[in-house]
Amino acid sequence: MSNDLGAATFEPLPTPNQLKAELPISPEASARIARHRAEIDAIMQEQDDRLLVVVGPCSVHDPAAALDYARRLAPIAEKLKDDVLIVMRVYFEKPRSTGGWKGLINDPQLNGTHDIATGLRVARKLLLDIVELGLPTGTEFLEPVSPSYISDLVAWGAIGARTTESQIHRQMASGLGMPIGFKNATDGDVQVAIDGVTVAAQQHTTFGIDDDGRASVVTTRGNNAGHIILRGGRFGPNYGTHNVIHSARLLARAGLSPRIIVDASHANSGKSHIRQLEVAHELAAQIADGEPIAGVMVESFIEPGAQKLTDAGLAGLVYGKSITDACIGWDDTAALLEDLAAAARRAARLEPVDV
Ligand SMILES: O=C[C@H](O)[C@H](O)COP(=O)(O)O
Ligand SMILES: C=C(OP(=O)(O)O)C(=O)O
Repeated sequence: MSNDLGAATFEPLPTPNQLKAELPISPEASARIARHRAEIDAIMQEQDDRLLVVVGPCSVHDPAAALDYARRLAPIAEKLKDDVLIVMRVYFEKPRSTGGWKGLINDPQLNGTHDIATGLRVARKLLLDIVELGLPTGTEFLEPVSPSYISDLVAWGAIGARTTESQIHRQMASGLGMPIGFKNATDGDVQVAIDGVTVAAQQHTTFGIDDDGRASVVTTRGNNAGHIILRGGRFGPNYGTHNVIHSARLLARAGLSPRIIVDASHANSGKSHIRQLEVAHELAAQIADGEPIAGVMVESFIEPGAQKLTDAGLAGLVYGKSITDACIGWDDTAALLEDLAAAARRAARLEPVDV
């Protein structure tokens, strides 16, 4: 953006190096994240027969509630670790269909003041706290500049349905160090997600910032740990057996691992948390039958459902309830994770399905 093209103000941010010096990652946490990234990739490549489960709030709006959620999730992740690898959704950047709150990094005070410097700081601190619990974190990467501030704390990343066809986001994925899931497009097109995986595996030379915040020419390494996420589309869900097998064949035809993540939320549940829970249990049955589903995504928080953000901000909100998409509540989440673990256990005894 330049000031002759409509940008009204420019306000310098701290550099990535400054924020990382203020909130450093320990060598132990860094090693744990590297291990989690490798485990996630092994699951997607069929070298580890556990199920990946990416579960957590649609968006973080209250870091205290997100940490409360993480503290509930961590012991379950430890208990079920032989069957499922649980990654907590820690989503700070929301792509909006027609406008609205764009997430904690963009507007941490939830009131349109857009204090992005504080948003980055709060996001990094929360990721550090969650990583200290031993939980792997997952997030959607949306703004091209923000990964420089937080990506070292993230074990798994997503490119969303609205940006899966964007060259900028594919290049971004090619320069990130963790496995990245590409969602199918909002119209249901799965091939664009597969193309995203292919493009992200290539090296790119593009624009970026270095860790001292300087505008730079960046050459990426290429990310070979890409996969797709089926999230349904404008014309309906795409989590059924037929869709899974068809998508697996498209992946195999592109020379990629046929293993898929399925999102029980979004257009696979019509954004209803009640339907989402049913879809997630249906997915457990499909997994137990040996379908090539390597991962499941679930939007879950402490309280079920969603609420509207008002001018009262955080003070006017019910604790632990989503302000973006409706989430399943904690008790249903705990029971669902047990069901998914049992399904993964059964699937591990089956021969892989030939797609
Ligand atoms: O996961 C979140 C939402 O589905 C996505 O950000 C779009 O939300 P919106 O359609 O409410 O803008
Ligand atoms: C925005 C999200 O999903 P999608 O890109 O599938 O709409 C999300 O998972 O938060």
